[in-house]
Amino acid sequence: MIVAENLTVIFNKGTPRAMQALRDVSLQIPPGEFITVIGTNGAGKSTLLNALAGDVRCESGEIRFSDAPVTNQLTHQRSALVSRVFQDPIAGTCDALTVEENLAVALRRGRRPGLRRGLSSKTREMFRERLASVGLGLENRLQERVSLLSGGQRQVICLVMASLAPTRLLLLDEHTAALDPRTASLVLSLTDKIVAEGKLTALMVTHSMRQALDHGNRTLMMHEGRIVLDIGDEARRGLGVPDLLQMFERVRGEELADDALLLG
Ligand SMILES: Nc1ncnc2c1ncn2[C@@H]1O[C@H](COP(=O)(O)OP(=O)(O)OP(=O)(O)O)[C@@H](O)[C@H]1O
Repeated sequence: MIVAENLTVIFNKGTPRAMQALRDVSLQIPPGEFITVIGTNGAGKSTLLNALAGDVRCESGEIRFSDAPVTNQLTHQRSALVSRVFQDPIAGTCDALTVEENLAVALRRGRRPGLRRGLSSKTREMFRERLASVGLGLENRLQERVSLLSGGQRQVICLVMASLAPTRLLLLDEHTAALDPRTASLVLSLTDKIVAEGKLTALMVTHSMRQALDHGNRTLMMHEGRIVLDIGDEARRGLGVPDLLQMFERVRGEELADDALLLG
């Protein structure tokens, strides 16, 4: 179980620009749960993921992975526990390396840096198989620089990279937002497959209510630094976008002005 208890994050604390991005956020994530996270701009979704990954310091609160506190561990110290895919495919891969070199780096995530030997044929074959299962022909481009791939192809590589080494928590931060609809749909299907096959525990931020309901088995809605809705598997069944919108408006006590954004 991954537990976040009473997390508070304040940016620019003690200055006129102080911003409380997380307000006393508590969350329990059982193993194998795939949670979608939705909310208005600036609600604190990325900050929650950053706090879980160790990218931002929590003012107060505690994060535990299977009872082990990690709250004060930096990102690299948590790298064996947490893997991430960001919105920008370029951020997740290294331009100067080939596809297989990027995959090899990901395979070593969380391990001590050591003397690097060349790729074994067994590892290369494993990479080839992983990429072949996606169906984009990327298995034939292992020795090409990753910079030659399209944004969608790179995002597929990022997703495969995030799931190569064992991970306790996969964080997906609007990882399809920069892709065209067809590629976004392919990357989302691949996400479902990777999460299901690896029985991964995952948190996926999206701006689309439709996506939030169609993927995973639990949906969180955030607003102004708080989790305002937490909808489990049972309650989500049969729930449509208008229902979700209504629930959100009810907890907010006002109509959602920017619903167009959330309906996408
Ligand atoms: N590094 C930072 N320094 C200062 N303020 C920040 C920083 N990161 C985030 N914030 C602020 O914290 C609040 C929450 O931001 P966050 O990125 O978590 O929201 P979000 O829900 O992911 O929004 P969006 O959907 O627009 O990406 C926002 O007001 C944002 O401007």
